[in-house]
Amino acid sequence: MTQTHLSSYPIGLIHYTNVAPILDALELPEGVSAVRGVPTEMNAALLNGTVNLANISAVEFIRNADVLSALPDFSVSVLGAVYSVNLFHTKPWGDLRGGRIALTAQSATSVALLEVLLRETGVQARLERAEGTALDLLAAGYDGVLRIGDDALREWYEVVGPINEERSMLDLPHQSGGVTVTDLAQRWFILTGHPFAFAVWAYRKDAPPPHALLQAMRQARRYGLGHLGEIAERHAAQLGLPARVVQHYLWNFRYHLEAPDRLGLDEFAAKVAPGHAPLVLSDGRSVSVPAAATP
Ligand SMILES: C=C(O[C@@H]1C=C(C(=O)O)C=C[C@H]1O)C(=O)O
Repeated sequence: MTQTHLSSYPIGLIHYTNVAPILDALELPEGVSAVRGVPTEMNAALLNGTVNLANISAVEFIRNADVLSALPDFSVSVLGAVYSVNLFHTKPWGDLRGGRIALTAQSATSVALLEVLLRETGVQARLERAEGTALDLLAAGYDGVLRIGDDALREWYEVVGPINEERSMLDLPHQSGGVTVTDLAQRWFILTGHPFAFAVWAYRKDAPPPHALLQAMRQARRYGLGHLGEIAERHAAQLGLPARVVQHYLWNFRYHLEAPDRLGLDEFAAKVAPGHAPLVLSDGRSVSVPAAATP
C-alpha cells in the first residue's frame, strides 16, 4: 500500500445556520481538516494558529489586520435587517442609559457593533458577559440582552411570531409582550445606509489557503445558493422554525464581500479601530472601495 503524505491545512468553521449555503455542500479537499465552533472560539483558534483559515468575526480581522488577510469574495453580510443579531430589551433604546446589558460570550463583532450603536446614540450602559436565553436574562433583571446566531433567530421568532398566510416576515412586529427586539444590522443601516459585514473568511498571512480549498468553497456556495429551498427545509426542521422564515433568513445574506459590503466593513473599521493596519484581501487589494472618480 502506498502511503500518501498529506500536508495538513486545518480550518475553522462557525457552524451557524447562516453559513449553511456555503458549508453544507462543502467537500474538503485532501489534506484539509476542519474544527467547528462559535465565533469567539474560531477567532481564538485562528489567532493562536490552531487553524490557518476560518470564517471569523469581522472585528477580529480588523483588529488583527497585521497578521491576517481575508478572501476577497466571501462574507456574511447583510443590507438592513439580519434577524439573528438582536438586542432584546424591555425599556426603549434611549432609556437603556445607565442600565445593564448582558452580552453573549459567542460574539465579538456584534458586541463591537452594539458598542458603536450605543455610543453614537449617546447611551452609556453597563455591558456584562452573561449566558442564558434573552427572556431568562431579562427576567433576571437585565435591561437588555444581546443574542446572536441560531439562538437569536429562534428567540426573535418566539417574541415576534408567528407568521401566517396574511403576514410576511416584513410584517412582523418589533415588540410584543413588553419585549422590544432591536435588529443591530437594521440599526447600522439606518445609521450609515450601508451593509454590515459580520464575518469574513480570514487566514493567517503565513499560511495562505490551497487553491483546491477555495475552489471547493466556491463550488459549495454555488450549489448551496441554487438549492436554498432544500437547505432551508432541513435547517428549519432542526431549528424548530417554519421553512418560510429560514428561507427568507438565508436569501437575505450577502455572501460575496462585494463593493457595498466592503464599504460597510471599512466604515465599521474606522469606528472600532481607528488607525488599524490596512485591511488586505488575498487578491492583494485593500478592502477600501476606491472613491468615485471626480469630474
Ligand atoms: C449574522 C451573524 O453573524 C455572526 C456574528 C459574529 C459575531 O458577532 O462575532 C461572528 C460571525 C458571524 O457569522 C449571526 O451570528 O447571526
